[in-house]
Amino acid sequence: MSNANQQTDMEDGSTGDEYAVSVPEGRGRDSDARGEASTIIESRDLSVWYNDDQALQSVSMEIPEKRVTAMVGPSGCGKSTFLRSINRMNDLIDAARVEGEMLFKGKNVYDDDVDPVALRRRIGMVFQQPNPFPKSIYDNVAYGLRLQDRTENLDEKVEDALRKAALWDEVKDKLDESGLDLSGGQQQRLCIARAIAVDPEVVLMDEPASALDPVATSKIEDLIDEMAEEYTVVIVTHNMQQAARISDKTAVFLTGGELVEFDDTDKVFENPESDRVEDYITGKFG
Ligand SMILES: Nc1ncnc2c1ncn2[C@@H]1O[C@H](COP(=O)(O)OP(=O)(O)OP(=O)(O)O)[C@@H](O)[C@H]1O
Repeated sequence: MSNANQQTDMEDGSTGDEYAVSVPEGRGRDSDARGEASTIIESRDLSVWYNDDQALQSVSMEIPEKRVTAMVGPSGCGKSTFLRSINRMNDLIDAARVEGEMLFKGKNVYDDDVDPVALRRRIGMVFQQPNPFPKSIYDNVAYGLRLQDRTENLDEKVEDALRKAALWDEVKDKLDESGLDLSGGQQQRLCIARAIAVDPEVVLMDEPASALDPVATSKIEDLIDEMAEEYTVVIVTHNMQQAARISDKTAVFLTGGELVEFDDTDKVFENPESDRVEDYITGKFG
C-alpha cells in the first residue's frame, strides 16, 4: 500500500487524537482476503499491578498469527503494560506484578520453566524512540545473531534483515558507519532490522512512529504491512487513523486498564459495540 497521500491525519494538517476519526478509504489491510488466522498469543484474565495500583483488569484477548493487531486508548490505560506483558518486559520493573495467563502458542509465558531471554528472542520489540547501539549499521543488525552464535553466512543474514526493513538500498554502501548517524526514520528501520535479524515470530511495537516525521511514518506503516506476511505484529499507537490504516484487529483499552472492545478493525471503527468506544473514537472523550 502507499500512504504517500496520507502524511497527515487531518485536513488541517494536525495529527492529534482530539478530532473525530473515520476509517480511511482503502484501509491498509484487507483481513477478509487473508482468510482465517490461528491464534498465536492469548491473554486469559491478565491483570497487572504496579505496587498497589492496578494497570490492567482481567484482560482476555486472542491475537491472530501473521496479522497486525493495534492497541489504542487514552494515555495511561495500560496499552504499553499489555504489550510488555507479552514478552515479559514487565519483569524488568520491580513494582510490576502479573496475575492470569499469557499464552504464546498455548504455553503460559509466566510458567516457571520459561526463560524470559529466550522468549524475547521469539517475541522481539521495537520502542518509541529509535535506540540503535553506538555501533556500526552492520554491527547493530549482527548483534543478536552474534550473541546467539549464529554467525554462519552473517553478511547474508545482515543484508536480508536490512532488505526486509526496507533500509538496504539506503545503507548498503556505508555499513561500517555508525547507526547513530542515520536519520530518525532510518534509525527506526535499523531497529526493526535488528529485531527481525534473529527471526522472531512476533514483533511488538510501542508507538514506533510517534517520534518520526510524516514521511518516515509512512515508510514505517508500509513496512509493518509487509512484515505481517512473515511475522505477527502487535502495535501500540496513540494515532487512531494509523490503527485504522494498518491493522487487522483493534483492541480499545479505556481508563483503568479495561479492554472494552476487541474486534476486526473496520468493525471497531465503523460500528463499535460499545458507546464508550464510539465516544472515544469519535473524539467525544479521551
Ligand atoms: N514502571 C511503572 N511504575 C509504576 N506505574 C507504572 C509504570 N508503568 C506504567 N505505570 C502506570 O500504569 C498505568 C498504565 O500505564 P501504561 O504505560 O501501560 O499506559 P499506556 O496506555 O501505554 O499509556 P501511554 O499511552 O501514555 O503510553 C498508568 O497509570 C501508569 O502510570
